[in-house]
Amino acid sequence: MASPVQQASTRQPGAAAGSAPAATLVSLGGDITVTEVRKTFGVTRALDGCNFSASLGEIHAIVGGNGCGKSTLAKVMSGVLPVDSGKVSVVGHTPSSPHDARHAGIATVFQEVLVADECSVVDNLYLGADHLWSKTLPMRAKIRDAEIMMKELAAVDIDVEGPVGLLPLSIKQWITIGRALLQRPKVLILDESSAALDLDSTERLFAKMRELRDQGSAVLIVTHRIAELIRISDRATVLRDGRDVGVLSKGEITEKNLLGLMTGRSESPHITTAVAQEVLHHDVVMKTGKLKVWPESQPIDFALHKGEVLGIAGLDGQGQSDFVTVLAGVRKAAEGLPMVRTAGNGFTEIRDLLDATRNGVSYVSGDRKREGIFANMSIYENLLMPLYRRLARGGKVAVIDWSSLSAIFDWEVERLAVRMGERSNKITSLSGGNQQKVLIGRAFALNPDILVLNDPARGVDVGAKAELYKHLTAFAQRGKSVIYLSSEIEEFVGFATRVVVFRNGSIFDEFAGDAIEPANILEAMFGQARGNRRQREDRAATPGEAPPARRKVNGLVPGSAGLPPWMSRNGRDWQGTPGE
Ligand SMILES: Nc1ncnc2c1ncn2[C@@H]1O[C@H](COP(=O)(O)OP(=O)(O)OP(=O)(O)O)[C@@H](O)[C@H]1O
Repeated sequence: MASPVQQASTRQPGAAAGSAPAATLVSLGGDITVTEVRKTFGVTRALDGCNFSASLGEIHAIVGGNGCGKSTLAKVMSGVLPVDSGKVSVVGHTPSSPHDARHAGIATVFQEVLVADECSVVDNLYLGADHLWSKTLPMRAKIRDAEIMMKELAAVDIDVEGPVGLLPLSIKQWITIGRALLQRPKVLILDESSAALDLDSTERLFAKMRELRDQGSAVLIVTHRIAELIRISDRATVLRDGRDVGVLSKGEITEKNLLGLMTGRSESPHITTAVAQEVLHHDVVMKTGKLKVWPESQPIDFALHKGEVLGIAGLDGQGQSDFVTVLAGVRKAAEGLPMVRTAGNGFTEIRDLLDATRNGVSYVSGDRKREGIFANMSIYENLLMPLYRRLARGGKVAVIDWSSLSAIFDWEVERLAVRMGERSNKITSLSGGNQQKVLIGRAFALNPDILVLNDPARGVDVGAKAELYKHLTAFAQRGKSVIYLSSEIEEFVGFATRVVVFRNGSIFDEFAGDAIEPANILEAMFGQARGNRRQREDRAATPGEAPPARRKVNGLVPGSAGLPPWMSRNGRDWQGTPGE
């Protein structure tokens, strides 16, 4: 039988009419092989004769559009899902359960951030490891190791004996990664594990991945962050519709080749489809006056204009996520309330989520598990839930126009290209990226005036992201406004009309027009100012030095304030290849 790599070559570009660009195959040994695997869920063929081959000592990316089968592949290699047919061999084992996989030296970090909120950090780190070496490890040693691990990964001091529940999503993500690393795996599988991490954190994760690879382990990554995977991967396997369609070696891993294989089209799709528009309106639609996100942070005077796409950036834990949740009425600020323009042209305060939705503000969370999906409900109910509620209020259930709701559902699902089976299936039957699209569709369906999106593109594939930017740009052009927080600063370029950068719980700098460049934003994130508004009282006196007033949550102190070692002082070559 042909090896999986050779089989992949039969689906290579050039073999099929009009398919993707050429890629030379490299044939490394197959320490991990998946051969002709099929896995179905009802009528959905998640894996449809999929082949995959990777070796110890390499970082291998698994790439493809939302719903193409990447997580299912990760799960069959981790013993989470049995295959319908075909063969899985991971370092000589065919794992039959996650427990079995752990014993074979396979550690997996799944897409959903799986932590027990009520348990401590240390308990979460050692969760499920009790049959391994850790069984005999005294608690004191576990705490010490947990402190070292979390300090190294998250670059913050964390009270590892405190509960996980209140920690930010990024720290929870680190806990899941730390849990896998503590197993010293032979094979580490990371399924969208950098999705909740900012740029600085991603570099630390990359350093860990390289360390593991250099020690002889295999690191398999699933990610939609194309720029990142180009830098980190030694090889990449591309999936489409549950099948492997090509393997790229290091030099061939380019955006063009990846997109060509992902879409099956020879010409590279035009990704930056949104063009940032000049804001023509000067009407303020939302504002804050002397609002303090945290008790000790500087007050924020902020105004959002009609027609704006406002980007919000910052390193993890600098208050930007707290700020957008305050604007959306999801949480309260330490001092002050946001105000939103009313139909009568006055302003009203947003005290809670109800105030926000009543006054035309819709919110999309990037933490879909905690703040987004209703796991026991259908895809249909999840998308239309807020409308449902709105229309049912006042006992008027009988007059709901169900057919118009259905039309809204169809419209959103089609334009966001949600890959799904029956609309009555549970939302959890969708792939992660498709669940996220449903949440975005839900926010649009409310027909808001202001959309507040908190890292909405987490887990969304590159084509769908481009579509999202287009929809949001069109939305703003209709005189609406968008607030878009992203942990991926490349997202703002060509899309946002203005970007504000947070540090220490307050707006540190701001950029508009041509100044919206990754290097500028990055410098501001690390405490150097380059933006339009250069003189701010709350800025650190010396560039690169930590500003005063650092914040602690559960003993957590925001991380390094200086520029990362891989970024040049002029901030121009930050896209280089750190640590290579
Ligand atoms: N438990 C399940 N029940 C029903 N369908 C499922 C289940 N798990 C996955 N699927 C379906 O299988 C297909 C592949 O899903 P998978 O999660 O592997 O995709 P993915 O490539 O990881 O997508 P994403 O990039 O969005 O995470 C999708 O159509 C998904 O809806």
